[in-house]
Amino acid sequence: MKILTAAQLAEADQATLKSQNISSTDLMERVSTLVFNKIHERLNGAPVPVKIFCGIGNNGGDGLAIARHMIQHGYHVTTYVTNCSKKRSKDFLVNYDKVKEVTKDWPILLDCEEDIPEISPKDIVIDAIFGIGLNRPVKGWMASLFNRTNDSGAFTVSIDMPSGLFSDTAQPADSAVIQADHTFTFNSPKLSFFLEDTGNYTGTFEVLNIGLDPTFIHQADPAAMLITRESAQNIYRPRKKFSHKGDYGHVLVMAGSKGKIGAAVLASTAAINSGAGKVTAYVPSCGNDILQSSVPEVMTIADSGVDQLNDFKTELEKYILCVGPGIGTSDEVVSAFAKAIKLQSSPVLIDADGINILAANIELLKDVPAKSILTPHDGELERLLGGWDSSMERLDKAREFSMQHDVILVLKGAHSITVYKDHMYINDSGNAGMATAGSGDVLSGIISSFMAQSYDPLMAAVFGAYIHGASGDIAAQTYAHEGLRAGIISNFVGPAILQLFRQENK
Ligand SMILES: NC(=O)C1=CN([C@@H]2O[C@H](COP(=O)(O)OP(=O)(O)OC[C@H]3O[C@@H](n4cnc5c(N)ncnc54)[C@H](OP(=O)(O)O)[C@@H]3O)[C@@H](O)[C@H]2O)[C@@H](O)CC1
Ligand SMILES: Nc1ncnc2c1ncn2[C@@H]1O[C@H](COP(=O)(O)OP(=O)(O)O)[C@@H](O)[C@H]1O
Ligand SMILES: [K+]
Repeated sequence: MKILTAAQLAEADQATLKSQNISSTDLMERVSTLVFNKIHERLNGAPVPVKIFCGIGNNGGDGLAIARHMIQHGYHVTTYVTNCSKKRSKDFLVNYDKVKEVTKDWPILLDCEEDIPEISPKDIVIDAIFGIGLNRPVKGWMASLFNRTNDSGAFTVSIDMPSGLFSDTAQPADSAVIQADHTFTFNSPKLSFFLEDTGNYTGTFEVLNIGLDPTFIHQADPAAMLITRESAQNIYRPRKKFSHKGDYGHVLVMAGSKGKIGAAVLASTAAINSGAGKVTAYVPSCGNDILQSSVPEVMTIADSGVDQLNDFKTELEKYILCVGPGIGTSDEVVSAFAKAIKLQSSPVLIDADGINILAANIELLKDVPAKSILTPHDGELERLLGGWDSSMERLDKAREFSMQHDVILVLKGAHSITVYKDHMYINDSGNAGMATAGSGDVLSGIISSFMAQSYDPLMAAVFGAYIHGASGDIAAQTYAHEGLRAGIISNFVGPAILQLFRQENK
């Protein structure tokens, strides 16, 4: 699914009016009817007090139209207008007049200086103050209104966006935002819904298809792609009947050190569980027997280093290198890492200490083949890029780094984001149970396995992140979030691939 910017959505709006030969008032009616139907389905006529707060732009116009539908259906509605300026939009005014056709209780105009209405925990608040037209931080009286709403305990439903939330630019620290319990958003979710510092404001969210012009949407270059089950289905490549293990590649997992051989076990098990034809673990010699007894399908090469890697020697000719989990960062390890990287001509996967080594020895980046994949968590990313003030800045810096070094970054988190130059792919699978030691090692194994199976590296990263999250989601149905361990996630790769094509109703 495409995630479009506020500017693109405004353009899509105009393209729709033209291609469907409708007025903006018609489109607002379509949108507000959709939202009303959703609310009505849930409230089913319940006599709860509903307070609808409307701004004076088109988000407020949506709010007024929703108010009209609710009043017509007998709901107990009080409508407020945050009447802070005279620049009311045309469709706000049209819908302001239309409310008067269904009730004598005209919308209450708030003067934006003193009167903040009482909001009780028993109220339902509909927030239609600002949508994608927000253009500056929310302060002063409006911020007090937002804080009153947020502190009220009332169930709050936001229209299109929680008011005060910016859709695709950095959220100013001093701007008030409505904390919604649920958000109905139009056409596509907004980028800020997926970022750590802003993603909680929406509560749960639901995307309503408001019938925007499909040609415009098809042609639009998105701010990011949301990777859902459907997107993953399209990336998946089925195996061929007359194929053999040589067709599915060989992953060489260079990982582990004394006390962290588990990282090598987890990454190589995940690689074999995800379909690689062959997997070999390249480990310090203390790890050799551990690997051999814990996962018989995985071959091993013991390095000359006993407790940690100190060299890189292999007779293998063709393989995908997955390097970094649990290797440490001592001088010996750095030289083994540097030697291994220098020998590679096709893209590699670098994780964990591999990233820490690169961050501390940035000159090694020149030996990293183009389109290699780095999978940092935020600690590693900070070492690599320096810090950031907002999630948007984090993305900007990642894009710049990717462009400069021609590498793919998988920024791990609740919604892992794969960044390659100007392109971003936001993962929509996974759960908080996956915040557990070794979960990232499993991801490295999964992604490198798809690289070995000849997925293009960018698609291997995007698909691998999706399958990793989906494995965690299926596993959590049996183990709960708390019971998830990295090794369990890895065992659910098969069910996650099966689920891609399972019929919904089975
Ligand atoms: N294609 C679509 O997606 C469709 C979108 N639709 C709907 O339209 C919505 C977008 O409407 P919109 O463009 O009129 O902007 P909106 O969000 O109402 O805000 C503008 C108002 O806010 C004000 N303002 C801004 N920041 C402020 C601040 N910090 N503090 C104070 N004021 C501030 C700004 O004031 P000004 O800058 O002019 O002084 C102006 O008055 C969209 O979210 C969706 O609900 C559907 O109806 C149809 C299809
Ligand atoms: N709250 C969360 N929701 C979804 N996925 C998560 C969450 N927390 C962590 N993950 C996923 O779990 C993995 C953790 O990786 P990482 O921090 O490198 O673990 P480790 O270093 O222990 O292997 C990443 O793929 C990340 O996206
Ligand atoms: K809103």
